[in-house]
Amino acid sequence: MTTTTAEKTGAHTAEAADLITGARERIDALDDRIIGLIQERMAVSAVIQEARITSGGRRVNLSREMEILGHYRDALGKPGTALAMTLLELCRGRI
Ligand SMILES: O=C(O)C(=O)C[C@]1(C(=O)O)C=C[C@@H](O)C=C1
Repeated sequence: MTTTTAEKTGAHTAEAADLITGARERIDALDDRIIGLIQERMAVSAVIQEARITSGGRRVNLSREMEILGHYRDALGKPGTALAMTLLELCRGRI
């Protein structure tokens, strides 16, 4: 059975289906870039954590995490805080 473009997009006109298909391609490309940036952030964060642990310190630096949470909250509101918490978990693991 074949799925029509209209069914895939939920649009009720061909024009809307075309617009949605094009915009979804842009979203997929943006998501690929976001994932790449997150992976880059994880690598940089790992360098910092290793340096701190090797020097005798702890993996986690809570005052810095508060700064980051505030940065995301100021830019994106409450969901920004949740996003920053997820990013921090990806970068330093669960605490
Ligand atoms: O900035 C640091 O000191 C880091 O270790 C990086 C980072 C982060 O990923 O942003 C990770 C763990 C720390 O608890 C705080 C922040």
